Amino acid sequence: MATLSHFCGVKTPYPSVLKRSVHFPQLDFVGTVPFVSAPSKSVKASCCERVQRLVCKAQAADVNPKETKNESFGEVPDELTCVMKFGGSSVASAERMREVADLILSFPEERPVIVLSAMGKTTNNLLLAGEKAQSCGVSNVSDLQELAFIKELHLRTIDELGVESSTISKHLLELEQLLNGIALMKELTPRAKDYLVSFGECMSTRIFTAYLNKLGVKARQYDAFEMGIITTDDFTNADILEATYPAVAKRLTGDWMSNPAIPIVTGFLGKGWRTCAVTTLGRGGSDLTATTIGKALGLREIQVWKDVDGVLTCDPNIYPRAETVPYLTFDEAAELAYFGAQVLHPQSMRPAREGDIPVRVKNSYNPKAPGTLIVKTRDMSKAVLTSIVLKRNVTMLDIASTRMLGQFGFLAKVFSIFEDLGISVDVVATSEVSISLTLDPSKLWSRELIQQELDNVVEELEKIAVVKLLQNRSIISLIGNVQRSSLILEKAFHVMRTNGVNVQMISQGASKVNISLIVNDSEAEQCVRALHHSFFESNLSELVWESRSGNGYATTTTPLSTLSN
Ligand SMILES: Nc1ncnc2c1ncn2[C@@H]1O[C@H](COP(=O)(O)OP(=O)(O)O)[C@@H](O)[C@H]1O
Ligand SMILES: N[C@@H](CC(=O)OP(=O)(O)O)C(=O)O
Repeated sequence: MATLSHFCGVKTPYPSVLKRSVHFPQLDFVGTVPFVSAPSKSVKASCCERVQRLVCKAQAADVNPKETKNESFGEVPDELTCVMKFGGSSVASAERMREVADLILSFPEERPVIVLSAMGKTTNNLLLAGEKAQSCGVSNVSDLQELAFIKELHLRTIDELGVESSTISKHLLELEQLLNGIALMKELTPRAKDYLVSFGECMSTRIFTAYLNKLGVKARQYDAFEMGIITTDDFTNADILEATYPAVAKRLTGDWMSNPAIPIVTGFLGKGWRTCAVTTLGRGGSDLTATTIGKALGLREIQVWKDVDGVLTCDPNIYPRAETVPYLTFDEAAELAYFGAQVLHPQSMRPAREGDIPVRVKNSYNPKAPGTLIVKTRDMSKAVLTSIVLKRNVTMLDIASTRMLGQFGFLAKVFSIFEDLGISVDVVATSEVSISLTLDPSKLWSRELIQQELDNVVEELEKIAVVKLLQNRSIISLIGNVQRSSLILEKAFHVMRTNGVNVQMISQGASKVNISLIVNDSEAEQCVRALHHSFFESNLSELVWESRSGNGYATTTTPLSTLSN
């Protein structure tokens, strides 16, 4: 069981009062508190506040997880070699869990740390159940079809795997109680939302651990929020704090040394360092959990197992002829994820890059496929375009200064407005007196909030500029070798022109791996298909030659109308 010092990742300044390990479910806190004998339930309850204060005091005194340096994570056992993360689609049923267990056991020399997401569709159903509970009334919670779906899926899986139903019965009961609470309050705060969705990962990992143990393979379940994944308190989109690395390393290596068992960790979840409440890392956040653990333990490789053969040349839902990209750099993968490729969490490359740990994206439905290997550097001499990414439903702002040319400080003023309102800007193109930029509302979960935020930003900007708000735009990001940007742009614009599409803004990222084009939402998917066809299904060397001889691209460009998904 973790101690307070463990939770914080550094030595607590209160060693003399920390005597006994206890679990406070009300606080969702596991720690050591000043008891001399085992505390009764009522004592625990009455001490909740005291423990909460103790935790805060310890944190405020000399424990700032944001600044804790990850100098030494301790000696990591040689047997722990890699992290394997399995997404929701990989553990969607009993059959899938069996296949994942077989896959893990097919590498007998490896003792991986396993990170699991919730069983497929569970997170969406939990969120929907929460939304509905706000207005359905307490007496109707048990009839919510999403709750019935979740119960049925998990109980059937338990039954088919032949593990004890007690493995998750407490969680199913608490889940219904929580939904009753939401129905009573008629309110679903971001904090409650995170607690609600955490049931998905808490149950999938318990079921899978029980199954491995039943097979005779020693496995130990971990809730990420209890084993040292410490985050900001930004519910629904929390950031991992530095103190996580030593805390996770200490916990996992300590447990392994004293009693080796395969760790099975909940993806996506963390613990807010101020509130001590359960947080989530944003949708798809289990990838980030995996890379964080990989860095904490300094492992050889991080594997993320999905339902596709790796990172593809574009979203296969837009264009099924997308091909696997064999190699990517961390920068390319980060850019691709940030600009909307659902296959990787946007922040997940950061720990891997910092720890210089290769990330392999594999298909759990097709384990023999080589997948995509993501590393620090790769041979770019032949690379032109790597992948095309589409981000839909983007808002674009054209901002023109009301002052004269030569007026300094305009850009600074504009960006300070975004900073004050906490809005993140994606793509920017500027001149001295005007700026075009795109805003990404996808981090926010509530529609009203987005509109309200947009209204606020426009109101503030109109104090210094003429503002045009353009909605329903898409960003098409061309991820690749920007050393060859002229070739990429020439070809991309030729595709656009041939197909009568007007590019409304263009930006080349400072990262030097990304060129972004802004088009109307309604034209975007067709553009991706035409670009894919042009870049990946025709001969680029022929293109370069033709370009040099000034012949244009008539032979390599396909009109949108002839391509469909
Ligand atoms: N460029 C891309 N490469 C691969 N998959 C992509 C790409 N863009 C979008 N996707 C989608 O991402 C999905 C995999 O990501 P995700 O659903 O988060 O996996 P998991 O839940 O298994 O971790 C694929 O099924 C695919 O539909
Ligand atoms: N279950 C969470 C976290 C996650 O990472 O899921 P997946 O690995 O299935 O994308 C989600 O659906 O967002």
